[in-house]
Amino acid sequence: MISLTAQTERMAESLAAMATQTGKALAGLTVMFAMFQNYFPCELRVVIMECYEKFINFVYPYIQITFPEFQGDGFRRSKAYSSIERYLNANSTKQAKRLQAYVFDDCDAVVLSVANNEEVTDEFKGIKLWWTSREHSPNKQSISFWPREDEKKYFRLTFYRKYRHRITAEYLKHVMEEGKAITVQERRRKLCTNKAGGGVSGPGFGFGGGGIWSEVVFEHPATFATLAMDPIRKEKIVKDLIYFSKSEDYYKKVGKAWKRGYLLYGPPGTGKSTMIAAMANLLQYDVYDLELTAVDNNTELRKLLINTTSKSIIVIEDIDCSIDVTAKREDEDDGDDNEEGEGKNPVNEEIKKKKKKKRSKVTLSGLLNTIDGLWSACPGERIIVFTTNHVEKLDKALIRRGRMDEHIELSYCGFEAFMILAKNYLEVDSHELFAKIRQLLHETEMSPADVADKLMRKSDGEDADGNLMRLIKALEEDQEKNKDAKREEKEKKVAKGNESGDQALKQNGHKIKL
Ligand SMILES: Nc1ncnc2c1ncn2[C@@H]1O[C@H](COP(=O)(O)OP(=O)(O)OP(=O)(O)O)[C@@H](O)[C@H]1O
Ligand SMILES: [Mg+2]
Repeated sequence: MISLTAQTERMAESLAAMATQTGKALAGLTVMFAMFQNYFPCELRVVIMECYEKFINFVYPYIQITFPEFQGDGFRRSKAYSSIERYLNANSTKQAKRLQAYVFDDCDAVVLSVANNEEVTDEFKGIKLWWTSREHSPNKQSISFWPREDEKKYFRLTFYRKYRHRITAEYLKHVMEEGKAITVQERRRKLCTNKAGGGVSGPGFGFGGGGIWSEVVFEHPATFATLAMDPIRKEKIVKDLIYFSKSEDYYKKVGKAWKRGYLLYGPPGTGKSTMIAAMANLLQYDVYDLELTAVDNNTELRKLLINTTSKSIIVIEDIDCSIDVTAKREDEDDGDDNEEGEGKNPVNEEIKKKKKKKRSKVTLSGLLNTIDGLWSACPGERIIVFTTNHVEKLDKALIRRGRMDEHIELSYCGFEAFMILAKNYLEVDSHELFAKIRQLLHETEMSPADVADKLMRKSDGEDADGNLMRLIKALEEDQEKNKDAKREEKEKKVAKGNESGDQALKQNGHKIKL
């Protein structure tokens, strides 16, 4: 990195001016050559061309590319400029001596950027490059909402001419991608919900209000590192998610919409919602929490889904409770139609209405059509997640592969999952009580939520031993309860057996006395 003082800055300016003059002269020469080249024989033309190239490279061996802040129309900020800005801020501010600080619209933190006219160097696969941020300020004073025509900010990239192809084909792509990735990482993510009745604009929180979605900032601390489950399964899920997020080209190649469906199922408190938050944090996606019971009809569902943004997870929690997932699809196609008509029994209609009130008016076919239909044509990547406590209740069509690509079971706490919770909550990797806990977890069914509750420190003075003992006590109590329940069940079975035996004896006219 070269930091310029005021004096060297002036020198650089004059050099730049000279370079511009030289550049103009060379451009003139090029035009002249182009005009007269047809007058030379072919062989001579080749020789002249080679000499000309050598001369140009000798006089001015660089290429400069400028990236203006605003696009052609002057109103829209250039995406390339924004990406370069973020890329340089992340990679070059440590080297620069003159910085400027500001806050982006979509993130809270103070961001440092390289000051105007400060030159920083970058290296790409052994090639050295120079970036400068420049601003051309107008002399006249006037007030305008838009950047004035003579008020221009731009980045200038300088590199050796011989690397032209590699820089334009590879380096610039790399800068754009990195800049985009940094933008995604730094922005505040949002959690959107659809309110009852829909159509109500939310507070926006700086995201511009989604119209039919209401938004808040998404801040959930869950990560895959803190999620308690079998590490091998966890790693597979993480790999799968990362692969999906990078597979735009692959999805295009196979002609499939860039969407992926996950079905998370298991008993309450086993980490389904926590996993969704971990997914969102891993991929830096927004979360759309879709409350189906608040959606009036299939048309509104379509509208809601089309209004989701790229890089988002659409979540439908407790799918079995929010839609009639067991009903025959042919019977329910009238979901958003007017149901009133002549010749219908008013009592039955009333019962039907009451039933419908509890569940969404969205039909299963409506949901399936939306997932497969128009919505899948929306650009960008999206993940859709269903959760349920009763996977056996779901219609096969809803969860078939292709719609729900991955079925993930989250179950009661095993020892591997417990180890993660112990590390999270108590910061212990091993303990003499672990052997006992392993055995008890094997014999009982306790959700990670309950285990976490026992391990949670309730006051400052608590040590790991106390928490582990509390867990052991709870597991033993559960074990006893299970034993009692099993005993009762056995007794009931025996009683039933005796009863049927008595009846059989009665029928046969015998009675046995002990
Ligand atoms: N696998 C897990 N790893 C870490 N923490 C967990 C896990 N499962 C549950 N918890 C803890 O228990 C709480 C409840 O879990 P969560 O809401 O994810 O369960 P759920 O499976 O979505 O339950 P429900 O079916 O009732 O919606 C979480 O806030 C978290 O602290
Ligand atoms: Mg949940």
